[in-house]
Amino acid sequence: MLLLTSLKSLAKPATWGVVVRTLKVAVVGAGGGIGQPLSLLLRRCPGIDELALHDLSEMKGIATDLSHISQTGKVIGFTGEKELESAVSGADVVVVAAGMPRLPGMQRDHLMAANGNVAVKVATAISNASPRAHLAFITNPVNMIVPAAAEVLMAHGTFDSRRLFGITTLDVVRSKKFIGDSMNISPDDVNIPVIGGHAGITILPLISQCQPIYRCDLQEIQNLTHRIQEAGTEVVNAKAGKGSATLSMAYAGATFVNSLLRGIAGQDGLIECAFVASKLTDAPFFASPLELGKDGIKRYIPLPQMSDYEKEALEKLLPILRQNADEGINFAKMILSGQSHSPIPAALP
Ligand SMILES: NC(=O)c1ccc[n+]([C@@H]2O[C@H](COP(=O)([O-])OP(=O)(O)OC[C@H]3O[C@@H](n4cnc5c(N)ncnc54)[C@H](O)[C@@H]3O)[C@@H](O)[C@H]2O)c1
Ligand SMILES: O=C(O)C[C@H](O)C(=O)O
Repeated sequence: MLLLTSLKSLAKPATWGVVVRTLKVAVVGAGGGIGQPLSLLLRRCPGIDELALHDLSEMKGIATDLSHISQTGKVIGFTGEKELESAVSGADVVVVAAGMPRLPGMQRDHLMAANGNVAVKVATAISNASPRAHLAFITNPVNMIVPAAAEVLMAHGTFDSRRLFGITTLDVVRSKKFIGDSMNISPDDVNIPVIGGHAGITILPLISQCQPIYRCDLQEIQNLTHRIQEAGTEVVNAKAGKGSATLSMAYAGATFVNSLLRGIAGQDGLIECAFVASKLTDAPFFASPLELGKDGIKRYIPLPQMSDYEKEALEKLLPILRQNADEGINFAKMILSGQSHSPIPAALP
């Protein structure tokens, strides 16, 4: 019953009510395909007193543009590695959309060599300038980036498992949309937990837990699960070499950050799925529904009773998540020990 009540508020779309505390949010990678629309949506988020926009590319123009929107709070641009610590300094939330997107034919794992350094640099900057910030990564591969960041935070003595997230909200957003359309109801009225990770078969929508109940046969469940797992690839292929999901990700990212901010501001009953350090399974990092509060994760919602199909799928994905975590941690250890990591081959896939 408690789980059902919790799931009802799962990944509801961002509703912009009153948040009392003033907060600083930093977006790293704010000049990119996700970063720009995400920053725009965050301008509608009440309670943000300061929006710090950081990118390797010049941010002055984008920051000035967004600062003219008739909302309270200031928008400040920060450019280049040297300004990263100033950008995140004193931030309540740092959301990271920096790094390369996939090209057709690539798996998300292929991005680690190119994007792993983003995890290391941001986690180092947070440790130095804003150790109490809530840190949320959009950057792929999420399944490796989050463990890598955790390792760096641990090395600096600043790791707090309640405050580190991989954003998997897009998997929930997609599940709500595909199921809503299939049931001929509003996607907003669909509530479904998506657990596991954020790549291929590690994405596991628990269709058996969908509210309202989704009645269909096993074949349909398999097809729908596969569509949700491969939705990112559907966008990558449709964009044909021009990147991956940006606008739907900005929507999902703003939804997650809005819930995080509401939790920090003291609102109760906020449930979002995210990829976090977890003891729910034997994978050290795992996505599941979480109750958010003043210090980030307030409560891990226990996994529900699953269908046989979902139990089998969970058993298959856990070894992948364990391996991904090891790879992320080893990447961070290598960088921390001063060894260089071989760069991504230019011609991937
Ligand atoms: N979690 C998810 O569900 C999800 C969904 C979509 C995309 N993504 C991932 O998000 C990332 C960004 O995608 P995009 O389409 O916005 O890419 P993009 O290339 O359009 O933008 C990336 C931005 O990051 C900046 N950047 C790169 N390295 C940086 C650094 N060290 N510091 C600051 N800024 C840096 C770039 O200058 C660029 O502006 C990719 O890794 C993509 O795979 C994740
Ligand atoms: O598919 C990608 O590479 C981007 C993102 O992870 C997504 O799910 O859309």
